[in-house]
Amino acid sequence: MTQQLTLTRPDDWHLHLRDGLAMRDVLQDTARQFGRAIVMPNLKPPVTSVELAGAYRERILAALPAGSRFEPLMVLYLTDLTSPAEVVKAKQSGFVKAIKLYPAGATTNSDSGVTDLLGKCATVLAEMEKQGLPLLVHGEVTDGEVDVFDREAVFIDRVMIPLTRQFPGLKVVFEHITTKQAAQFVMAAPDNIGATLTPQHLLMNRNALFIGGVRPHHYCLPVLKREEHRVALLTAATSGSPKFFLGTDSAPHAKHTKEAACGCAGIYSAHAAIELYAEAFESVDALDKLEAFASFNGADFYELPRHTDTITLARESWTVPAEYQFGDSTVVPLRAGEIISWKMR
Ligand SMILES: NC(=O)N[C@@H](CC(=O)O)C(=O)O
Ligand SMILES: [Zn+2]
Ligand SMILES: [Zn+2]
Repeated sequence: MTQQLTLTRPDDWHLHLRDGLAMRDVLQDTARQFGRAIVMPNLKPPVTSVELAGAYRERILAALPAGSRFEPLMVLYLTDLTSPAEVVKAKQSGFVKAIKLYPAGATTNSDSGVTDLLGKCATVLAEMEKQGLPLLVHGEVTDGEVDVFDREAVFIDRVMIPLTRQFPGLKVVFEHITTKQAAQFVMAAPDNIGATLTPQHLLMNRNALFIGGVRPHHYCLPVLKREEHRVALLTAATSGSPKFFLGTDSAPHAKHTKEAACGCAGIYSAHAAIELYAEAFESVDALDKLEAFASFNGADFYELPRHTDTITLARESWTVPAEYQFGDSTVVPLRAGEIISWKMR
C-alpha cells in the first residue's frame, strides 16, 4: 500500500473565496495546498468588470499569509450587459483568466446572471473566442418545469451543444460536472472543451443527502446525483484524459444559513481538498492518475506553466473538526467529525 504520495503542486480551478473577514481564514486552507486558484466572481455585488476583479485580487493578495506564493486567477461574472470591450480589457489585464456564465437563478448569487446566452451574449462570446479567453459554465437550466436532477443533462442539449457549434473555437470549461451525460459530452468534444470535478461528486451520491435525515451540509448545486453518475465521473477523472481537472467548488456558507428552513447550496472542502481527491482516486486504485488531474491538466488547458515544486501526502488518519471559525462565521466542513485517511505534510 502506498504510504506517501508526492505530487507536483496542484491548482484549484474552481474556488469560492468569498470576501471580507472570512476570506482571510478561508484563504489559508487553499494557499497551503494549491499554487493557484480560479476565483469565482459570485460576490454580492458580483465581479462584473476588470476594475472590480483587480480590486478583489488586491484584497486577496493582502489577506495572504506572509511569504505565500499563492496566485489568485480572476474571473469576470458574465451578465446580459457585459461588452466585447470588457473582454478585450480582461485579456489585456493579464490577471483575468476567464469569464463565468451563471444562468440567472441557477445557484448562489446568480440573480444578475445571464437570461439568454446565445441571444444576449453572442458578440461577447465571439470576442472571447477571438481573444482565447475561456468561458466557465455553471451548466444547469433554470426552467422550473425541469426536474432538479435533470437540469444539467437538459443544459447540454439546450445550451452546450448550440454554444459549441456556434463558437467552435471558444474554450469552455463545464464546471463541477455531476452526470454521466456531462462526462460523455466532454469526453467526445474537441480539446477546447474541458471540465472540473469536485471531491463531493466523486465521493458521494444523492443518498448522502438523506442518510438518517436531511443533511444540509451535503447540499450543493448541481445537486448530488445517482450512484451511476458518480461512477461515471470517477471513471472520467481517473481516465487519464487531459480534459478533466481538479476544481473543488469549495463554497463556505455560515452554519446557520445551511441549517435553516431554506438552506444555502455549497460545500466547504478546502480544509482537506487534495486528501479527499486522493481518497476518491485510491478507491478505484488510480492514485497514479491523481497528479495529472490535480497538477497538469488544468494548467495545460489554461496555457499556464505547471508548478515546479511539490506537495507530499502521507497515509495518516485524522479527524476533521466539527466546525471552523472563519472571521465571524462558523462553517461546517465536508466530513465534519469524520476520519480522512490522507494528510498533507
Ligand atoms: N456550488 C454551490 O452549491 N454553491 C456555490 C455556487 C456554485 O458554484 O454554483 C456558492 O457560491 O455557494
Ligand atoms: Zn456553480
Ligand atoms: Zn462554484
